[in-house]
Amino acid sequence: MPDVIKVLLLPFVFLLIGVLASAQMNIIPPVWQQTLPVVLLSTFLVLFGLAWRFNKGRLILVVFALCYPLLMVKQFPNHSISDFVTVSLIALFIAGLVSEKGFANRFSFNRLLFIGMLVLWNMAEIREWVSFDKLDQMDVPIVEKSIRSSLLMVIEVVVLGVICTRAILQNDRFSASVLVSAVALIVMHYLPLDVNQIQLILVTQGALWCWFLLVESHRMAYRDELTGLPSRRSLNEDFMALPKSYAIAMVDVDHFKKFNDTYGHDMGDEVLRRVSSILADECHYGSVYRYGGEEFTVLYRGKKVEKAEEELDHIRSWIEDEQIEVVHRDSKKRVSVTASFGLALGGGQDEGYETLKKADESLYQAKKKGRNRLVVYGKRGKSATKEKT
Ligand SMILES: Nc1nc2c(ncn2[C@@H]2O[C@H](COP(=O)(O)OP(=O)(O)OP(=O)(O)O)[C@@H](O)[C@H]2O)c(=O)[nH]1
Repeated sequence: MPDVIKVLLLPFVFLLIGVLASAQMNIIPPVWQQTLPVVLLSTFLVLFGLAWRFNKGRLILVVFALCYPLLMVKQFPNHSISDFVTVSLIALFIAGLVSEKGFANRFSFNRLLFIGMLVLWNMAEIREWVSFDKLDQMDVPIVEKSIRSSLLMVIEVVVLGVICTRAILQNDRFSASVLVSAVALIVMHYLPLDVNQIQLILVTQGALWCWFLLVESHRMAYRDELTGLPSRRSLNEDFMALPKSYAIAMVDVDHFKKFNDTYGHDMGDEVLRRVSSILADECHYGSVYRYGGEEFTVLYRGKKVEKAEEELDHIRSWIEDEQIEVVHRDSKKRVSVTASFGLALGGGQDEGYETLKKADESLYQAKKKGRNRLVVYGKRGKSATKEKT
């Protein structure tokens, strides 16, 4: 399944549940319907609390965007939700475009200030301090809507188009969830929904964003930021449930300090990304983790252990053949790096950490013997035995 579908699927499921449930509002018992405001308030309080705890300032804009139309409709019952949706869409638009800068700081303050100005403008319209009667009376010929309605439609199309393009290009959960929330607002705008139905859709939107934060925090805890690989914490947890037979490989980029010193830390980071993507793409039998620094770990479980040696040596030659373009003393050139591998078989009385230590010893042997090679540690404490170049 393409990645973009993967990140969009679940947010759209949340939306679908919200819309379908609100369409079936009549079969929801009235007692349950009466609890909707409390459920909605609790969902958004939890969301706000999580956003604060995880330092996600963009979520303030999202919370505002989702709550604003409902709060205003309750405040001004003579107005329809469409009078308030534009402000929400612009808030979501900003949330989708700006980068994350944290929760309580001048960036959040500036963004909220801008939204505050939009709200003031919206209020000025609602209270008729400013009047657009002329724009309301003049029709745009083809669409047969007033200039003002047509302008609102243009804003919606632009906002949705930009957010949608960004969700596809960025391919991340945040953009996908912003897109789905924007669609939810447009659904609220065009469908004749009562307050209860709107509340139900908003509850599912609040749940969507809580889910987003939980998945994000899990990713932050268990994924390495630079390479996207599972982190050492993930490896430690996998050590808790090792099968009877397993193997662990330690992989270390050779002379990496020298590479960093010669071509710079950014190029060093690029090397780590390349090596990790080769490991992730070419390792079909094992699970790859970033252990830390320029070290990676591969864990083979069960029968897959038999494939470890052959596969690791294949990966070693892939890394060796990979060409990386670097800029050095104002000229571009292509360079390559190598990596050393230490492999140890686990099982029996050994804990994962003991096997890892053996793999590390083999790695040390591989370094000592000239690097760019795989050394396999014999089972049950034999010294390093097998070497491949
Ligand atoms: N660019 C970059 N460098 C890192 C990162 N993590 C660790 N390093 C660097 O990796 C280097 C590791 O150096 P050493 O442990 O001396 O190993 P080495 O130079 O690869 O030498 P051998 O392992 O003996 O081949 C250090 O200079 C660290 O600063 C990172 O995330 N990015």
